[in-house]
Amino acid sequence: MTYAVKEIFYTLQGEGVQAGRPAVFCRFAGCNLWSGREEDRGEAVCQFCDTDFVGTDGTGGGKFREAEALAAACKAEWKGNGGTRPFIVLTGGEPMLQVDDALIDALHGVGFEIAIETNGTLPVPRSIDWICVSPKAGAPLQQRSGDELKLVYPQDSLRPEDLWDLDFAHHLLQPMDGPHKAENTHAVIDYCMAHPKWRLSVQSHKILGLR
Ligand SMILES: C[S@@+](CC[C@H](N)C(=O)[O-])C[C@H]1O[C@@H](n2cnc3c(N)ncnc32)[C@H](O)[C@@H]1O
Ligand SMILES: Nc1nc2[nH]cc(C(=O)O)c2c(=O)[nH]1
Ligand code: SF4
Ligand SMILES: [Mg+2]
Repeated sequence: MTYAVKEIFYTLQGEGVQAGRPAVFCRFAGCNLWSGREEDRGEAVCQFCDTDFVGTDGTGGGKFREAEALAAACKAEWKGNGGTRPFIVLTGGEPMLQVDDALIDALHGVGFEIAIETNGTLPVPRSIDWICVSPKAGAPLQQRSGDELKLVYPQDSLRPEDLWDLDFAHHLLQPMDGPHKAENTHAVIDYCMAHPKWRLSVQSHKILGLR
């Protein structure tokens, strides 16, 4: 298996229940819900993506032929000096197009606690320590359990009420970034206050100027 990685970087997790936690991010290239090309956005299943995941040209990006080589490159980005377990977030693009048991074992082997950000269209091995699923309208949901359900809001034809039967420990609504971010944020605040099973997820890295 060759892994195509857009970028690897060290920052704080900006979103969700683990917001504020130092983490290495490994962003895989490619997604099954959008090509990543602007000219295709209007035809894509997922049209609101805020991320460049095309190619392997970002900082620390590249093609890695061995799981151990990718795990070592990720570990080299961890700047914490003891006291807690190194933490990595696998994202993309859609990481489950590429993450396999060999990579999970290699990342555990260099000491990482592993989190994933996934659109939930592919099953996620439970050997991953923290599973965050962010479902997309029009994309059949396979991964229906995990640690964190993070719905970007609002999405036509995918309401929070439609997700009540899923098995997640935490339920978050994340305002859709784009031209209507301010009104989407107010809509999330109103929804959470009326339905307190749900919590607001702010994309804090964007406010703080972090990656
Ligand atoms: C870029 S995606 C990569 C992981 C995976 N493909 C997914 O969609 O979960 C990382 C996170 O950013 C969220 N996201 C993407 N575009 C967004 C936007 N315009 N506003 C708010 N969140 C967004 C996704 O829903 C997901 O939770
Ligand atoms: N700081 C920071 N936190 C994040 N949480 C999820 C992200 C993602 O793009 O998957 C992300 C990201 O790109 N940066
Ligand atoms: S599924 Fe995730 S990576 Fe793919 S286009 Fe949507 S938000 Fe972006
Ligand atoms: Mg992001």
